[in-house]
This record gives sequence, C-alpha cells and structure tokens, in this order.
Amino acid sequence: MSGNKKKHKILFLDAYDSFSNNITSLLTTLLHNVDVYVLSIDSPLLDPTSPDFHNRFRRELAQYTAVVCGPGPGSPDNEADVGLMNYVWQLTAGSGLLPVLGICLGFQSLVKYGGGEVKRLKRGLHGMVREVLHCSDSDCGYGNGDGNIFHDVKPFKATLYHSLCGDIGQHEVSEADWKEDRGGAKWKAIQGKCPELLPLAWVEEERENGEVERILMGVLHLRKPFWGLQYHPESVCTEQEGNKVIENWFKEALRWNEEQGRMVVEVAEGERLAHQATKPSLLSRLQVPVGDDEQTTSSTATTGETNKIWWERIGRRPEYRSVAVRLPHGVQVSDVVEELGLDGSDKVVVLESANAAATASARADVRGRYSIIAAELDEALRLEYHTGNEYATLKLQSVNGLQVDLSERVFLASYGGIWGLVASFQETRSLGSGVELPDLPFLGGFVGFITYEQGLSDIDIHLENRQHHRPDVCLVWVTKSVIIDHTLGLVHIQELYSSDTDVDDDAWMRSIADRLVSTSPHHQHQLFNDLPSPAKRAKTRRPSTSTSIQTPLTKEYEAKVKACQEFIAAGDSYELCLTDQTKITRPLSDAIPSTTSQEHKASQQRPTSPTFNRKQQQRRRSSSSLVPTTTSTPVPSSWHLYKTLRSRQPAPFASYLRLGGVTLVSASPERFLTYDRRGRCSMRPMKGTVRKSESVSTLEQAEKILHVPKEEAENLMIVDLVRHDLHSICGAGNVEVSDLLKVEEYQSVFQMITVVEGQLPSPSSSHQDGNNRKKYTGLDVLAASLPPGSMTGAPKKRSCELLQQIEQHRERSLYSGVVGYMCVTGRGDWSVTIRSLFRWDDERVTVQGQGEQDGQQSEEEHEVWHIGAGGAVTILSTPEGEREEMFTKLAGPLRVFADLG
Ligand SMILES: C=C(O[C@@H]1C=C(C(=O)O)C=C[C@H]1O)C(=O)O
Ligand SMILES: NC(=O)CC[C@H](N)C(=O)O
Repeated sequence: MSGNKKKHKILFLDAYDSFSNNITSLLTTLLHNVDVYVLSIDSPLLDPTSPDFHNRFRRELAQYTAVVCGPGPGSPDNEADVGLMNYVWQLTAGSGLLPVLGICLGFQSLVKYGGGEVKRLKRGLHGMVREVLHCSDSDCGYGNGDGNIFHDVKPFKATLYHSLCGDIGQHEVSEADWKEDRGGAKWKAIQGKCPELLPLAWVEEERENGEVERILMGVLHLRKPFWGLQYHPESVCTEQEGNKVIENWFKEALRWNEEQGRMVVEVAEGERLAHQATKPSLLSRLQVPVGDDEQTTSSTATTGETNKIWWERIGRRPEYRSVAVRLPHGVQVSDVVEELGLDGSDKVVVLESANAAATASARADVRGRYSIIAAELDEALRLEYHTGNEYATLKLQSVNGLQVDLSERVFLASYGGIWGLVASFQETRSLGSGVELPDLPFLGGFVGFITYEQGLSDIDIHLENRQHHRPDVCLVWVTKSVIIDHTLGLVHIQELYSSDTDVDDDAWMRSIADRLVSTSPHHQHQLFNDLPSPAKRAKTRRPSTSTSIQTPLTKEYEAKVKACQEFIAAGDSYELCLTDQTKITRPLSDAIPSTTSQEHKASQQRPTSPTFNRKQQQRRRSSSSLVPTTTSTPVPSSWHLYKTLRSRQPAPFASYLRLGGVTLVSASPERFLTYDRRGRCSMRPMKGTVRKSESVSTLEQAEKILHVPKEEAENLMIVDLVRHDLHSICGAGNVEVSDLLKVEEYQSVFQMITVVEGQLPSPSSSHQDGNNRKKYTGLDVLAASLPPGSMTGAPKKRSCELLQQIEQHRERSLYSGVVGYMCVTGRGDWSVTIRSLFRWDDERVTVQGQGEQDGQQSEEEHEVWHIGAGGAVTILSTPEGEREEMFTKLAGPLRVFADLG
C-alpha cells in the first residue's frame, strides 16, 4: 500500500464507450506512475439531483491529480450522454478546479462548454486514420509549460471515431487567413464565438465536392486547466508519436497543480467512489465457499451420503484417463459420430474442424486441427439458465444407465450471478497442477452454447417481454469424449473420473476404441442414399409438407440499413452490425422428446453402458435420422442438414448441437475467444467479407478489395473494441494486436480478420495468500466480452440498444451468441454462432394441407428453423451492398434445405 501512496491517481469518466479500457491502459502504461480509477458518467453514487451532490463530487475529485472525460455515443447536446462531464467543466478555482483532458465526446463536451457548437460532420469518420496537423509553439504562441500539449511532437497519424465535430467558427475564417502559415488564424482563438478556446490541432478533410472540412482536433482552454482531443490517442492505429501528447498533457497537469499549490487528498481505498479499471474476478464475487474443504450451506435435498447436495458432488477432484487409436483411413468426424450412434441422439455436441482437410494457403491457414465429440450426454450434468431468472437449473437424466431425472434450482444471488456459479463449479473441478496431461485442447469440462440475449444482459441491457423459458446458457459437464487429431490422424477416447466414486474400469474407452478401429468411411454420396431423390420427393409429397422459406424483404432490409446510418450520423454509433432472420418451416424431422416422460421412456430403452449393442444402435440410427412424421415422406434429419452444410461449407468452427431443447447446425468460420492453460487469451474478430466469384477467386484479388479504407475501418473498430473487452480483465499493458487486418480464404468467401491477444493476471500472486478468489480464468474474459463485438458494432452497449430497436426486438437467440468449451485444465475455445441454422423443439407451427388420398383439409405440425445473417453497417455502406452481403451469408446455410428438399 505504501508504494501506492506515491502514485498519481487519474479519474476516468466513462461515457459507455467501447474503447474506454484502452484509454485507461494507455494512461497507466505511458505515464508509469499512475493508477486510473473509473466512474461512469451516470454513477448512481453521484446523483446530481441529490442535495449533497456538489460536496460529494468535490470530495471525490480532490483525490485525483487529474480527470479524463472519455469518448462515447451520443452528443454533448444531450445531457444524459455526458452526465458528470458537465459538472467538471463548471468547476471554479474555489470549487475544486483540477486539470482535465477530454477525449472525443469529452472533447466535444468541452467545446460546448467553451461556447462552441457541436455539429454533424459532412460525413462521419469512423476507424479512419488521418494526419493530425498540430500547432508548433511559435504558431500559437504557447509552448512548453504554457499549455501547448503538442509541444515538440512530430507529425503523426491518428484514428478518428466520430460523427460530430466541434464548431468554434472555423468555417467563417477566410481561406487566406486560414492558410497563413506562421501564426495563422487556425491557431488563434476565434474571437466573438469561443474566445477561451485555443485550437491546437486540426484535420483537413477533403470532401467529394472538393470542399475542405476543417475538423477541430485539439483545444486548450485559456482560463482553466482543460484540454481536449477529438482523435483517439488509444487506438491501435494511432501512431506512437501521438503518445507524446498524452505525456505532455500530464506534465502540464502536474505543473498546474504545483503552480496552484493544489494538494491531492489521500483517502482510504474504501472511501473512493470510483473503481479500478479492471473487473474483479468472478470468484471474488462469491459469497459461498469455494474449494473442497468448506462445508456447503445448502439446505436442499441431499443424497444422504454427505451434506453436499447431489450436483455438488458430481465431478469433484477429477482424474483423467485416455486411449488413443489411429483414425482409419478416410474416416471422417461424421462417420465417428454415426459409429457412436450419436447422429440420431437428442443430446449431442460435435465441435468439428470441418475444414481440417482443406489445403492450407501459406498466408491464410485457417484449418482447425481437432474435432471434439461429447459422448454419453444422458449421463452428464447439465446447467441451464434462462436470462433474467434468479436461479439456474441443474439437471441429470441418468446414472449408470438408470433413469434418475434429477433437477434442482440453484439461486444465483450468493454466486454473484450465473457466471459466478459456473466459475465456482469449475474451480473445484479443475485438473492440472502436478499431473502430466496430454496436450489436447479438451480433456473434459463444460461444453455448450450461450445466446446473444445472455450477452445483452451481461452488458446490462434489459430484455423485454420474453415469450419463452428456453435456456440462454446451456452447458453440459462432459466427462466422456472423443477427440480427433486431424494432423496426426489419431482418435483420443478419454474420460474424467473420480477414483472415490467411479469404478476403476476403462471398459467404456476400450469398447469405443474397438468400435472406432473397425469403422469404415461412409462415402460422401451415401449422404443422400437413404433419402428419396428430390424429384421423387417432389412427386410424392403432399403440398403441405413442402418446406416454406421466408427470407427478409429486400426493401425492408435496405430501409434498416438507412436507419442504422441515421443513428451513425447522429453520433450514436460508429458501426452497427445489422442482422435479419430467415425462417424455414418444414415437417417435423428429428425425434423430439416433447415431454419428460417421453424422454424418460426413450432413454430407458437405450442402453448407456459400455455394453451398448451395435445392432441396436444401427437400428436407432436409421430410425431417428429419418423420422417418419405424420406425412408419408421422410424428412431429412438435422444430422443430414449438418452433414450437407459441413461438406458444402467446411469451416474451422463447425458444430452440431442438440442440447437444452435446441438443435444447432453451424458452419462458423469465426473464433470468438480462446485461452490456454497459462491464461493466454486470443480473440479473432472478423470484419470485411467478400464473396468468391469468377472475378474474385484468389487471395490477392480479395486483398485488393478488402484492403480499402471502408473495410479496414470496419475491422479496426471491432479490433479496438475487442482490445477494450480484453483489457477489462487482463489489465493495463497486457493486450496486444498480433496480426492486423489479415485476409483469409474460406470455401465461399474471403474474410478479413485480426488477432488480439491478452494475458490473464498471474494467479500466483493471489495464491500466495491462499486466496484463490482473486484468480482469473478464461471464463472471466468470456463473461466480460459477450456479446461478441463483431456482431454488435461499437460502442457496444448503445449499438445493441439501437439494434434491438431496428431489428424490432426480435431475439437473435443462438445466432450471434457463442458455442464452445472450457476444459478442466483451464483451456477454452468459443466460436461466434454465424453461418448456421437452429430450431427450438418447442417452436411449432400448424400448417393446413390436403390429404393425399381424399383431398380433405388436414392440419400438420411443422418445425421452424432460423438462419440469421447480416453485416456491419458503417457510414460508408450502401443499402444495396449491405443487402447483398446479408444474402451472401444467408445463401450457404439456406442452400441445405434446397439440396435436401
Ligand atoms: C453478421 C455476420 O457476420 C459477421 C459480420 C461480418 C462482416 O460484417 O463482414 C463478418 C463476420 C461476422 O462477424 C453473419 O455471418 O451473419
Ligand atoms: N468517439 C466518440 O466519443 C464520438 C463522440 C460522438 N458520439 C460522435 O460520434 O462524434
């Protein structure tokens, strides 16, 4: 603590931007001896309408060397968008005045305070990198120590993220006065309008009509120690030279404090209203014991053996064993799934590197190496959470082949929410230290999905009028799994077990191994063999059984693009990832357990032990893949849809999931987040898409199209946003961009991606005092980064709110959420759920049809599939271009219905 005392403290006023943590990181690392604390502009701890507000505010400010007012959505003309910033500018010598730097929105707010106006730019500049013209000491007559924070700074480029700009009357200055080099008008306060604002920097933006827009980039307030910068000093694309401006500002701030004899007041940590820039770990928020030794306080039904309730005992202190066999030549993941009889199962998770066989291109190697198949899920503990509920539900269907149907609600308040529960569950089931473990991505642990809506709730967006009780978080605790290593051609059959409770028996692994070594490849054409030909299907099918497809309406989608652009022009967002949904209804396909008793019956007939009989399995497979519905024609199962999609669009993050009442068929190319056992995190935002065609067929051609300002800006915005998300856990200085704007090749599209990496704070320091509650895991990053920034736009929160409105509050559900795993070794990998289709068991529509024989009207239940597709809208988008991009992304998943009828 004593070391801390000497550190300067900066208060950062956060206006809900998605770049804030990049700024706090920059300040912390660049200025060396500072700690940055954060307070939101609308902090309930400082309510301007409360009678003691001014005193409380002054008391808080007195603790800081200086304040930074951050960027954000909206406009200073809207009080709610800047909140506390307005009270900062009004401080006077007698009322706690202190040095302040405004950035972007903060800068605009200062300009307004100084008498300027905030207007719309001719066209917003988001993610655009521009040369900043700044003033030399002789130009403005102010130098080192006089407030010119551009003193001794060489020319540099900086990233801009703004739709609005400060107007101090610059466009009224004549061309001749403006151009005058030495001490020209552009470096003088403009009398009459803003006499107290000295312009320090500009960007001169040439517009299409040849006019030059004079965009104010930096100001100094001549009476108060206030500075402002319109550009973003923290962006990954702002050149290093720009750092000097921040260093200069802080020197000026220190000097001002010294000259004024301003003393910073030291207070105890607990008295501070602002908080640290990084989030506390999930484990630190628990009010329940973690670890093996504590007594549980649960009062609910116990199993009698110990005082722990049934689910708390599952999976504790796991041990690991595995068997490896060669993958028979030509055998694919889908063959293995079928061999295991999982293709017709109502509980299945397959995470497939479906493009493992693709030829790698030297510059764009995006092949996955491993595929993961979860086995025996009837016996696995499942955690389900419906966003907004106060509880999560833990479920277990059977134990050693015996139906038990356990289900229990766990109230989340004492866990600090759903993620606290997951963190504490994992903490007592981790595997690693001291044991030699194979270097596989997954040995066992949670696998599942998280919806977009859960992500919204994680950033405090309220969900209205939800019409269902479906899970938004659905994780299954996988202890038995099969991993395919495509590079070495090996299959690892593995299980987590407990030597206390489980039989010491590797019979399950051996039986699977035996089966897999004798698996033969099912040839691709066999895929459709068990289905009638499309022509035959068309002939035999009654009208009502045909698949019906409802795609977004072109004009409506284009109108939504324009609505996005209107919000962007108003400064509410810099980029909006607009999406829409296509609905497909068709006769029921898979076996769907509609009631628990049915689920019960089905699983009683189904042996789950290693003695699983192959013939039974074959039978089950053929009957459940092509389930006879009320119609006379079989309907291709979801497994068929998956097989078709994975072969048409082989993607590194393909997945097939049936869990928690949903069926997901995905060909996602986008990694959201991965973390390794040492806490190295990596995110891979994808932005910039070009469809493959005759004219764009090579990487070089795609690079030409994608390396243009519009596409690069789209990507850059999300990169800075993802850096911010990672910083919130990894902390200052622990995030870097390792690969910027790289174009990769996929089956039907080229995509531009960037790799952002971060390092979790080391657990060792917190472990020393025996307190593992301070420990961060990959789950902390996951929980802090949802929903995926590439699916929202920036700034994330405001953009999501706007998108809810534009997308008419239609839930995106699994689409735009994530799918993945978190291994007991601390490793994890999550993909963004895109290029996918899904349906919920409980969503059915009744379709009128005509009887085959008698022509009588009849009613038939159909299942409903959803495909989401969209793209990032920026100020440079065209409605036609965006519509086209959405339909390009939709086409792949949609085609499987056309292919299979
Ligand atoms: C919105 C989708 O994709 C997202 C948007 C992208 C873009 O705007 O270029 C690229 C990949 C995804 O992050 C989708 O596939 O539906
Ligand atoms: N990045 C920002 O702070 C942007 C400020 C403001 N909302 C604008 O768009 O101009």
